[in-house]
Amino acid sequence: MDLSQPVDEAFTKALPKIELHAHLSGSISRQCLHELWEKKKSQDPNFPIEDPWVLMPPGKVDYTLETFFQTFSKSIYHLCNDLESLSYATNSVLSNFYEDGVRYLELRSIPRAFSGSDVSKEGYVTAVLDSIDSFKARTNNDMPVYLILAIDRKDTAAQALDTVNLAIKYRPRGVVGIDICGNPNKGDVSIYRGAFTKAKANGLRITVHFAETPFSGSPAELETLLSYQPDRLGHVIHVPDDIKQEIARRQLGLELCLSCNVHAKMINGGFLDHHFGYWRHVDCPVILCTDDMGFFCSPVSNEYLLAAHHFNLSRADVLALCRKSFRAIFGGPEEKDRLYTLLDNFEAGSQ
Ligand SMILES: CNc1ncnc2c1ncn2[C@@H]1O[C@H](COP(=O)(O)O)[C@@H](O)[C@H]1O
Repeated sequence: MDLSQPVDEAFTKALPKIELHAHLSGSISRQCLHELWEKKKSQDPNFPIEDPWVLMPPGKVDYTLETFFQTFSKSIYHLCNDLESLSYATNSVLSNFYEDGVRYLELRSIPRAFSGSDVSKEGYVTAVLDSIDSFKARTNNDMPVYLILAIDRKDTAAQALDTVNLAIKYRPRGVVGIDICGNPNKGDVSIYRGAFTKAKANGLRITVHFAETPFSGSPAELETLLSYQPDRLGHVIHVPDDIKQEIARRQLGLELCLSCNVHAKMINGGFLDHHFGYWRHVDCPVILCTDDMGFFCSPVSNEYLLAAHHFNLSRADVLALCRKSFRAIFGGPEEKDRLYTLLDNFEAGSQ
């Protein structure tokens, strides 16, 4: 590879990348969902859920936020509702990131009890951690994986506290942080102060979905979220100027999801209008992320390709972007050193 060549698919695929904003259930490929459906249908011909190909046909990426959230409740959560399908899906998601050249992953998920079974939220979390452990063992820990537990904006304050307690309990197994996600047109994040205070006090890191829609971009919500002392922010779309300045002052890590924001029409316009164009010039680590690869079908390598293509980035620009993104991981200094070495070696081999 030659650094003076334009950025192409081979380059972004081989680039040792990180992914910090991937929702487990939204990252399950359609093929994998279809396989889960076939299995359930063969076990029970009366299984009432339709083939996921219907709601998620090949090539469809234009989900509005409304159809996006409905797809979880109508389909995905019915297909991934027992421990066997959860571990099958988790393994498939991890393999897809690994094959795309991701070399450090923080996966996030809302702990979910399986209705009609005795699997609790804790059982869900330990099953995901077990799948991560077996994956890491199989791949010689070539892609370290950590878990972020997410509070759903539908949750009560008590449920959010339960999630934080689970995260604290499973920190020794690789839970590194807490997120708030879910439908950004609903909910009141100010009820989670106790949960976030406890998370911080117990050494968990914080990332929050931030200003995804005008509703969740109200000054009151943004000030509340910033008062929880987050380390990183996801999406960062509808942000007034004074808050942009505060984000820059704190040098917060920004998880930006180009394909998701463009395809789901969360921004006005196309890739060129994406706020990556603004934030890339600010001294905050920017991390290009997939959000929900099962919906938007763009692996991390393609997000780098899109950024390079639309914002005219050279290979050196992409390397610099990637290097700066490592500052924002929740893993410790040894993980950062490992990533810097991987990138140095990649760069040396590219010259
Ligand atoms: C547009 N981007 C987004 N904004 C807000 N929340 C999102 C999201 N993408 C995914 N989720 C949240 O993550 C859950 C799926 O993964 P888990 O079941 O947790 O693994 C969704 O139900 C939604 O609440």
